[in-house]
Amino acid sequence: MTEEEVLSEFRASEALLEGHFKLSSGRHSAHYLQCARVLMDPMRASRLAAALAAKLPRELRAEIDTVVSPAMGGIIIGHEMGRALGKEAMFLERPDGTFGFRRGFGLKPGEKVIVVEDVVTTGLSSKEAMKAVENAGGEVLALVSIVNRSGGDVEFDVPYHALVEITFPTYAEDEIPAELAAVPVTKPGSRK
Ligand SMILES: O=P(O)(O)OC[C@H]1O[C@H](OP(=O)(O)OP(=O)(O)O)[C@H](O)[C@@H]1O
Ligand SMILES: O=C(O)c1cc(=O)[nH]c(=O)[nH]1
Ligand SMILES: [Mg+2]
Repeated sequence: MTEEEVLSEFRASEALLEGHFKLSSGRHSAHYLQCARVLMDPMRASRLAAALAAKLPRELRAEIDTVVSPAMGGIIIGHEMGRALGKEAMFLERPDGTFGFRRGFGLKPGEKVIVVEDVVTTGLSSKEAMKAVENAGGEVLALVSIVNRSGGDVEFDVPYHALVEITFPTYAEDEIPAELAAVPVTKPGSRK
């Protein structure tokens, strides 16, 4: 799938939003990629996951035991990646603010995991999820996401693969442009 084909999936599902958004990191943006809308069509979700799985190096695919994704945004794409890779998929939750396994999910010591996200902006959530996998005894082989909107500003300790790179400006609380500040803000994600 080319980047243009991925973007047309976002346009077709009205997932490229414009307005004033407070992101998970606390930064602000005039653009938001609402992956939940892209993934609401199961066939589209499975197409995107198959394309993402096909982008992973063969050696990496051969090593993966399990797919782990951080709730909420990672759950559907994580499940679809599990289907595409023929592996089980689990998710991490943070009802108390810190990611961990619940619902009987857990890892065997040294279990080899790929962490699957919907979007990476600052990489904070992905790093927290990878830490949770390590705390549970797993080994993180790679991070994978549908969208990389980090603009290349983030570094991870493991290889990172994204289906598409889309860079939109983000602003700290004290640097929001006046035109953006004038638009009522919404916070679409679930981080408290
Ligand atoms: O790279 P980052 O700066 O961490 O931003 C990306 C994260 O933000 C969103 O999650 P969010 O915390 O909004 O919660 P959700 O997944 O429950 O929607 C998205 O699903 C990623 O997890
Ligand atoms: O950084 C985020 O919180 C974020 C950005 C984005 O475009 N989409 C999303 O789901 N989360
Ligand atoms: Mg998330």
